[in-house]
Amino acid sequence: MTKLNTSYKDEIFETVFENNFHCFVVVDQNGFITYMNNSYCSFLEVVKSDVLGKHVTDVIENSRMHIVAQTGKKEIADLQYIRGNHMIANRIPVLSEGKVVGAVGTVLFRDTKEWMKMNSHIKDLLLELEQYRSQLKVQHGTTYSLHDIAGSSPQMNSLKEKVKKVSPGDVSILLRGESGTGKELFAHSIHHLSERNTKPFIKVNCAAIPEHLLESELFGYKEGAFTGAKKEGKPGKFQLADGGTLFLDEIGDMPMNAQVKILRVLQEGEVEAIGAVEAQKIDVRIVAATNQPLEELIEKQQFREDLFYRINVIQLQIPALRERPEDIRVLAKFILHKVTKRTGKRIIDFEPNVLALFFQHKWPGNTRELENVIESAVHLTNTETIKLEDLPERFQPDSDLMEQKGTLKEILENAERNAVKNALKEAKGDKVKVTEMLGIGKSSLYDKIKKFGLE
Ligand SMILES: Nc1ncnc2c1ncn2[C@@H]1O[C@H](COP(=O)(O)OP(=O)(O)OP(=O)(O)O)[C@@H](O)[C@H]1O
Repeated sequence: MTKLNTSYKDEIFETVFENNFHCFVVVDQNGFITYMNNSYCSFLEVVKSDVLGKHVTDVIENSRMHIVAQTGKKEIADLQYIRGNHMIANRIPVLSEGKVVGAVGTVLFRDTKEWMKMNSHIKDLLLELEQYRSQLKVQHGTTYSLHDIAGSSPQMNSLKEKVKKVSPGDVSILLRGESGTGKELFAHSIHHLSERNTKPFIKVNCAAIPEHLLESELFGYKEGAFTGAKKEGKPGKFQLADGGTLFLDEIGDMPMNAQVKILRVLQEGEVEAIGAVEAQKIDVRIVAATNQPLEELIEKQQFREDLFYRINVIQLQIPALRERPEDIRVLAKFILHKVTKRTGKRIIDFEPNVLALFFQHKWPGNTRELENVIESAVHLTNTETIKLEDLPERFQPDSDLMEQKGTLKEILENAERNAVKNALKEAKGDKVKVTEMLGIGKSSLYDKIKKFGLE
């Protein structure tokens, strides 16, 4: 340890201990006061010579100094109620030759008014920051940045590191991962971290635009380009994203003829609106996302290989939730906090058996499914913790199953039948969803539906 090497030692200690802003107290290992500065004495309205040698609990209300002097465990920023005020107390053990010989205590704010002033100042600043953030989001079309992506599993950490590396610069990025893994969140974050973050972020959902509208949506049109067109014309998504990022979501679902046109724009760096006389120079960075096996689509000639190479310069794979169980607890709490903040309902935690069930579940719908489960539980619960019975039906233990009699084969078949039946009911007959929920293939699902006579 560095020793204080100066001839003004006493003056320095005097300045540190006797300043007007801090209250100091020192106790020995049995909790008897050996020092108290003037500031603390005048706050407590005691005379220094009277308190020296007294037990700290006889002088300071709710003191824990004697405990810290015993345990040797420091207590930082503890709220202590003294003389009608909430104070912020720090209690630090003093060690000599490895043994606890006493403790030093400080009180930072001598009354709540000072503290409230500071607190409200910080609150004001945070509010202002929040307003600037949301303004920025509205202006540039992105809602999320990397700090909105919860998860600290090794996979997520290394993914976030990669994102930080590749986001600056203009390289095209392909985000891959199952539905609900957070691809859009990553696309937003990439834009946020890029030099284009003051320019627009424009999303195109390639699966949602009808084929006959794709061209006008992507490239826009000039006035009077076709009947039914807006008089003043309309800019396309490429023009809107000029200087910024164009996020091509669900790119695997893009029709072939649109793929050709997009490729041309990317190669030539110019777009031609419908009815335009001249092409317009365009500078966009492409971030694309898909949960489709693009390589297989290329083999089946449903996706263009040249477009694949164009968008697949850097590929980021977002792992499914079941591959990173370490993230489930963090995500569940993060989502609970988000939902309660939005709904204003006070729910603090999950019962341990709920979290245990979350760990067992396969999460075919990934974080989106977890979000839905928590959102519905928040609405259903009327206590401060989420319990098993607040979860959707598919999470409920099957009490019938417990009481069933018969051979093992019969019991298992019955359980299988119920699982398929319940999933079909919950997915309102959407078989693709059911295959995701149950983690089985399409043909296996059809076999089971037939076998159990479920349709
Ligand atoms: N790591 C995460 N932290 C916090 N929220 C997350 C995370 N991952 C996903 N989410 C949330 O889950 C939902 C689904 O995420 P997102 O829409 O980005 O998934 P996606 O992979 O793009 O899905 P799809 O392929 O179906 O479009 C969103 O509401 C998002 O906020």
